Amino acid sequence: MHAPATPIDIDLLIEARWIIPVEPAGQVLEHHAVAVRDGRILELLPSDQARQRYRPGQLRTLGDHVLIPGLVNLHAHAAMNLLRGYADDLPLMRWLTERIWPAEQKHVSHDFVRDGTLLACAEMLRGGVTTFSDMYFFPDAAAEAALEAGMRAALGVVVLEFPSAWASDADQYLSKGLAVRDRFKHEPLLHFTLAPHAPYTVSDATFERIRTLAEQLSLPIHMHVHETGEEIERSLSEHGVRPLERLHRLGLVGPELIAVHAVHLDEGDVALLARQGASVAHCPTSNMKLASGASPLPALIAAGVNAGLGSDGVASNNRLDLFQEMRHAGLMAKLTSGDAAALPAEQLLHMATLGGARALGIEHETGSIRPGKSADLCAISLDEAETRPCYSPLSHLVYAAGREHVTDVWVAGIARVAQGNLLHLHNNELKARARLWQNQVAL
Ligand SMILES: CSC[C@H]1O[C@@H](n2cnc3c(O)ncnc32)[C@H](O)[C@@H]1O
Ligand SMILES: [Zn+2]
Repeated sequence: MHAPATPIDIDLLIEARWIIPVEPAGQVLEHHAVAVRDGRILELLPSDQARQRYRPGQLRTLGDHVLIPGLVNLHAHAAMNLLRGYADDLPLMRWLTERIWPAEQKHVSHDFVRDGTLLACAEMLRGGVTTFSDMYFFPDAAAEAALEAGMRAALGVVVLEFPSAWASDADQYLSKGLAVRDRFKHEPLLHFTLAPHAPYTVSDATFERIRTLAEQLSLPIHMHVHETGEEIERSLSEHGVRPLERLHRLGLVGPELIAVHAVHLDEGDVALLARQGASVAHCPTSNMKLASGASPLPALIAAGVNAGLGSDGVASNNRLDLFQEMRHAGLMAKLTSGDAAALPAEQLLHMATLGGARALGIEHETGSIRPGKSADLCAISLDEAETRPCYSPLSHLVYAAGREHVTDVWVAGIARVAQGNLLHLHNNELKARARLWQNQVAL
């Protein structure tokens, strides 16, 4: 007779009715558990074995829930939560030049970005998002907000050729942004990208500097690309080539590129992105709302391009809701391809998790439920009127459930949402500050 082995002390054991680890593909585990120690996933195993093997400091039993990796919002302008509903029903260039850029020139400051980003973190955490990739002025303020919220963030070193309250020219955008990276680079939850705004706002000379920096510092390049037909026309008339071809000639189309939107692509553009190993950040809601167009996502994926999902800012969405983005991406792909099998639920969940993490170069850290990764996790109740009966948890997760069904969220093993409530951010305080900003912006 063997004496029973002494249970191993761990910080947290999460048992769930269903677990979809995302990696390996195709798995929907039933009655399994995730063991967490020091913020990392130690093991994924059947619940009955977990109870024998581990002695958890905390036990969370999710009887009728599905546990998935925390969602990754691959493209956001978090601080724009303070401009939600400020400019609707306009196409991109009029929206930017007539409404958004003038408002940003007038109001954006360190405090605006801090308060707006905190508001966005509250919305994203409650919706199961544990990582966001941000592009905005004052990335230092966004970093402070992400740390306060306890979220993982990839902060963009933004670059444009026109002045703002954050920086006066491309040199200063780069030097100030890189100083922010130096200040925060040892924070385990913070990551960085180079974030030139778009081909139509950044010069060739600046792109060359960005390419060199991306190589030297091994940073992803996060940029709006091929968002509208107008952008393509303008590049053809000003540079004689399409934007992606121009970027390719400047050496920016490679595995480090995260091409945000990537809507107006011809076959050559798709082949280029695939050949060069670039990723795309698909933002279906923003693309529909600004009437920018529909990305040929099924063709991109068939060509082997890695894809993640982004919300864009709430001034063009108007939610930071990755459940909505999964559903819109799937419906849009089916509609535009005329193929009901285009982008099935598993592919959509992959985009909302591992695809985003891979684009950011942090798939060793997050994006799937795998031993060694950070315990970035999201639980969704499927015991709701909207989700009973349940023949397939994956189907419900993508096509029927929503962020309102998220019950628990952990980032690096720390609970940030429990029973649908934020644990560390104070909703009332965030709302009060949002009201103060509204009074200023509305003046
Ligand atoms: C340099 S900070 C980011 C900059 O981008 C603006 N913006 C927000 N959404 C979009 C979009 O869909 N396309 C292009 N630019 C966008 C935002 O307002 C900031 O000015
Ligand atoms: Zn954007």
